[in-house]
Amino acid sequence: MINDIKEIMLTREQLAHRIAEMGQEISTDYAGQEILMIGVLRGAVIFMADLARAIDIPVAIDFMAVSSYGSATTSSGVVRILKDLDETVEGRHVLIVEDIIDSGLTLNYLLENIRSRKPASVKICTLLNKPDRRKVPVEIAYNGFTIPDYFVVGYGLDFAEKYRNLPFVGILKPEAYNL
Ligand SMILES: O=P(O)(O)OC[C@H]1O[C@H](OP(=O)(O)OP(=O)(O)O)[C@H](O)[C@@H]1O
Ligand code: HPA
Ligand SMILES: [Mg+2]
Repeated sequence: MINDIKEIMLTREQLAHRIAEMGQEISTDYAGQEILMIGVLRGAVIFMADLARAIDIPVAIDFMAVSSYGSATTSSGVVRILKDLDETVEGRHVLIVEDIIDSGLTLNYLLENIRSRKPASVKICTLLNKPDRRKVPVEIAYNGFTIPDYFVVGYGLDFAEKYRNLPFVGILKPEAYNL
């Protein structure tokens, strides 16, 4: 698995250090309040698990799964909900947690969807931000790392469902795509 990686972009230590900072920042910003963290399945799971433990105010966690139709043929940003929330959003402080924001289409849809449920507030937290590929603007409140336009895997991010369990973020070797 590690032989398929060309270069490590973010080490385990860099990730841990930045996530600790993000957790502190979030804890300070929401001091005295309670957050509902909403993770976007499946990529955000690993980041969310570590981020939640870096936050020292009360958090509830829930998940949504969406399927994006944002391919080359349809760049309309049509997204379908595969798994909806179990928690109610109304009146709560929502933090949407993503592993990566690329075109922004997934988040753009999710944000509208969550806003329609009348939260007290809603903000976006992402581990990685790839602004070069943005199709719709997304306002990010907490951004772990801004990265150049490479396809990355690890720490939740997959290629064809592989590599999510790597403890770092790395760039795949070109030959690893031809499996
Ligand atoms: O900004 P966008 O262009 O919408 O891309 C980002 C989304 O794409 C990836 O998820 P994917 O749909 O591959 O599902 P996964 O999380 O299960 O890997 C990633 O986890 C984000 O949710
Ligand atoms: O760079 C990426 N890697 C894995 N999944 C992704 N989804 C959007 N961008 C990426
Ligand atoms: Mg993915």
